[in-house]
Amino acid sequence: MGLTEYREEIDAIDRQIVELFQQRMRVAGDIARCKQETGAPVLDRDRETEKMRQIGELADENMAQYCKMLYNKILEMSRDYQRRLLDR
Ligand SMILES: O=C(O)C(=O)C[C@]1(C(=O)O)C=C[C@@H](O)C=C1
Repeated sequence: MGLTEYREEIDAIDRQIVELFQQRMRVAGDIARCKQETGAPVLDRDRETEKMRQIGELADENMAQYCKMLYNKILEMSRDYQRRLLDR
C-alpha cells in the first residue's frame, strides 16, 4: 500500500470515529438530563476512575498510554457538553 491508500484508510477510520464520538456525546447529553432530574453532579469521579481502568484493560499494551490520554480528553469534553446543556 502507498501513501494515498493509507490516507484513504485513515479517512475511513475518521468517519467512524466522528460518528461514534457524536453518538457518545448524545448519550452523555441524555445522562445530563437524568442528572438534572435527580440533581446529581456532572462529575462522577468513581465512574471516571472505573472508565479509565477499563480503557487500560481494553487497549493493547503499547497503546494504553495514548488511549488513556484520549479518554482524559473525551471525558473532559463530555463533562463540558453536559454542563453546557444544564447551564451549570
Ligand atoms: O456516567 C456518567 O455519569 C456520565 O455522566 C458520563 C461520563 C462519560 O462521559 O463517560 C461523563 C461524566 C462523568 O464524570 C462520568 C462519565
